[in-house]
Amino acid sequence: MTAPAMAELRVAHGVTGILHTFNEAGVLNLADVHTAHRITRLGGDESEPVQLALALTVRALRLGSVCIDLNTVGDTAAADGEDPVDITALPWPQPEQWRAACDHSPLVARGTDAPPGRPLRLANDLLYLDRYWHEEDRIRRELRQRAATDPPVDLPRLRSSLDRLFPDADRQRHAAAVSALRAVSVLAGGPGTGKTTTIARLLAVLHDQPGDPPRIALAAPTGKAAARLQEAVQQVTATLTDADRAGITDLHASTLHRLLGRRPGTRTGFRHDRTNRLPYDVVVVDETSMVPLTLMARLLEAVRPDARLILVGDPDQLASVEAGAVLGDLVHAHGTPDLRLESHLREVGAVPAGAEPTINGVVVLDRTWRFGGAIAELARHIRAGDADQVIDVLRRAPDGIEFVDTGTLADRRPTGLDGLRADILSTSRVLTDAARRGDVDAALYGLDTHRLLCAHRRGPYGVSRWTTEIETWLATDPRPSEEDSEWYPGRPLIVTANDYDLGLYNGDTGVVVRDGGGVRAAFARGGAPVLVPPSRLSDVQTVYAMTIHRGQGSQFHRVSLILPPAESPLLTRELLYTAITRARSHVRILGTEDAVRAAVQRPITRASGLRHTLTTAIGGPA
Ligand SMILES: Nc1ncnc2c1ncn2[C@@H]1O[C@H](COP(=O)(O)OP(=O)(O)OP(=O)(O)O)[C@@H](O)[C@H]1O
Repeated sequence: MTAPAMAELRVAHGVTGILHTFNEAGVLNLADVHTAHRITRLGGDESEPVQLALALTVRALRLGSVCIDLNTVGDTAAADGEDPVDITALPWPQPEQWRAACDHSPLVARGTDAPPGRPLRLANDLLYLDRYWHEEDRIRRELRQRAATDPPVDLPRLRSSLDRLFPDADRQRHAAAVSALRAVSVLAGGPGTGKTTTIARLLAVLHDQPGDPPRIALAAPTGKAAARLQEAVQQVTATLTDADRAGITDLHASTLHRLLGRRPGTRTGFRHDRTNRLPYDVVVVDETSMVPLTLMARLLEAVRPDARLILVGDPDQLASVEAGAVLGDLVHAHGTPDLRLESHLREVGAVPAGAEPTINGVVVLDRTWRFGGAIAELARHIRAGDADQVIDVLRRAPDGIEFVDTGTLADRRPTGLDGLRADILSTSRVLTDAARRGDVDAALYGLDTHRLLCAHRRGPYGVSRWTTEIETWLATDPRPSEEDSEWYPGRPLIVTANDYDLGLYNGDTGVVVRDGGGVRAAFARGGAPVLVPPSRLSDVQTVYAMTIHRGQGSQFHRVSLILPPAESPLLTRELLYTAITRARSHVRILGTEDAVRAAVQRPITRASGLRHTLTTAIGGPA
């Protein structure tokens, strides 16, 4: 299709006025425009400011925000698709008049106490689709209730198990104690800061409390992340004494959807809800940054009010694809110290020297134990938004970091790709050799040797172009080729849609391996890998390159990263941070200094009311 024809498709027919203007400029898409057009017509208020407010609220959800702030949306609306859009020339309503128009509209419920029934709600100066305001409110109420009741704890026993399992009075001990003492706690930290180690030992601590052994659930938003969590927890528990290990050896992790029991057609879409709570006493959720608002609401409803919920994750990573950034909101919310908690922490010797009081049950681990120092250093400078320091590290190129200043990768024959090509070819050889031998473990290990990550899906910097490029490299690799079939041993796969029957989830990766006379597709799981006949796989693609979003929840030994130009709206601090922290030992950035600087200097702001209203919800008794 030609470019003008594509553009035609993006413009809604029969829609005029301000919606048309914003649609034509590329700020609103067809769905935003049609939804706003239809609802305002049905609701009896087709005034342009209200139409635009509704369309932008729908758009905000599509881009990850839960609501919009009419005062700032004109400045923050730019970050959208892969192409830059100049929004400054658009006819933005004047904020006060805009707000007044919304305030008087029959489509808008005003304030937090107005009954439901209108499509929009203006609460605390933020405009929501009413349904999302209720989701946010449910989270607030659940957190408030849980903050009001502490789980029963035998403090002397807690102290002695902390002494044994966390002998140093450091952050990890502090985090474990907070999670033991509160119904909801947050364990935040970057990769390799010891979150899983802390969780595994904490489970032994909880197991050591008097009474029946706790029923424990481990979960994560994706299958891959759940598999990693299970494996990591099992590795740590294997290092504990027999007594501490007893009762926590056979833990399995599942996806959050599986934990809640997917049940389409019911009110919440899940088997477990307010009326049928999960049976667990302790629920640990890893990679919480990827949990969207609606799923968090479902989780909080389903966890028993007297259970412990421990949310683990890295708030500096990209947030969920769907709307909401609950982990970030929790970590950054203000609050007042909980004096009872502080006194209990002192009693069990879990206040690190110089530590600030705990706010909202959040503990941030900041010491990196695993990484080669250079990746951790780079991640720290990105997080701090210090572009000069980031460039300095890239130019120094310490062990583990490589920066290929590519000029433009849009060229038909870009230079500087030798290292990338060598990594691709050697990974493919390792994978193919293992797969041909039928060595599933080695093939799955090889799958994570190297991955190319892109910010874009399409275009010169996108996954599709680079996949084609890589296929050309592999086709000319002198390695003797074997089967030409679609399911050749060594073919790396990514699942592109959930398959609940097979237990495979969107984003899971696997590899085709020889199995007797035929082949199977192998996917890593915490315990034994899942082996599936290829004929049963309907939604898979070959994966040499993937978007950074898809790489979330995974780590690779080596990562190469294709950066788009500085003007790309997708290029953000969280994107760069997430990409480089996918690497365990080596990261190669292909792009320009301008692109790196642009990313570091552009943090994502997701509009949400939680951050500012959690304070009163979960600050605990002061
Ligand atoms: N207190 C500690 N003392 C020594 N080594 C530690 C300590 N805590 C963690 N480690 C080591 O650091 C490494 C990373 O720990 P862990 O896997 O728990 O981190 P993580 O934050 O869960 O990482 P990721 O987010 O990447 O899964 C592991 O090899 C672990 O053994």
